[in-house]
Amino acid sequence: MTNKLTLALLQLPVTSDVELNVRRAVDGITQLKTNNPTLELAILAESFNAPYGVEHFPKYAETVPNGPTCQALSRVSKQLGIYIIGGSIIEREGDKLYNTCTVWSPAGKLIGKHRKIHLFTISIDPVNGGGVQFDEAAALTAGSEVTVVQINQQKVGIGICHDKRFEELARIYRHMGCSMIVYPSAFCICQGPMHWKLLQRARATDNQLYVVTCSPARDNMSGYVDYGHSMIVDPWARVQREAGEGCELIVEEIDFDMVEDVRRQIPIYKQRRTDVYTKVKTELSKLNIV
Ligand SMILES: NC(=O)CCC(=O)C(=O)O
Repeated sequence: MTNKLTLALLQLPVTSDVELNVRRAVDGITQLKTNNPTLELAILAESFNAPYGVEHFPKYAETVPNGPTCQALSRVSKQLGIYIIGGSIIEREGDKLYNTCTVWSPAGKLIGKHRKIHLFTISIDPVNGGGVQFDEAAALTAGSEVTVVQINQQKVGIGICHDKRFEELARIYRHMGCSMIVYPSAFCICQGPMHWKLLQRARATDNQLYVVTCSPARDNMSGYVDYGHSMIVDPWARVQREAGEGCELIVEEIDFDMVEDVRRQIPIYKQRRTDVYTKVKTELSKLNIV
């Protein structure tokens, strides 16, 4: 039984025309599958169907799974017989908005729905690389569930962009048996050079699994400039593939045997001193620190 998976990252431009963005994603996946018949999983970026910005969220919100973007992803996954991790869209449910990733099976069924747990609310001073203010929490409600989907034999954890800064979430996915975490992202150009690769390699080192991100292509004229650099980091925390800044379609085979190889050779999971951590956590919680 093969433990390999061929996956694609679609680092596409995003315009204010939702139909165009979704068509580009569908056409891109179709073209990649035609050229690479072994392709099993396609991954899109955070907010791949509409501009990313607090002021845009209410205008572009759709329902899940009956909205037009979800329906297009369902159709193409069924037509081509592949899994799709559908980046994210802004989801409307009642009077609430969420940043939501949908995952589709080769039969076109919704097999996972992840609402971004950690909303991107930051304020970086201009001295630190240009400065950036962003407040997702002003418009969106945070998700409260972790999401694990089954892709072939593998359990895959889902996070969205800022979620990758939180090592507790990645650790939970390892505890749940995941061999890969996928973070559709729209990382900011300001923090990109400092933290993008570092965070992915850190999550891969700590948890000894694949970490995969997919970003929109960079558009320097846009209100929010994406970093690009969609990436596959292997369980040794080596960068296996990295896109540049512009529009780029990556197809890569990954080998899940490497997960067990790393875990056997560097058995940190078994070496954890949970007795010590629990004792200290209990002491800290008495002081209201954790
Ligand atoms: N879309 C996001 O969540 C951006 C996260 C980001 O740039 C960060 O620094 O964190």
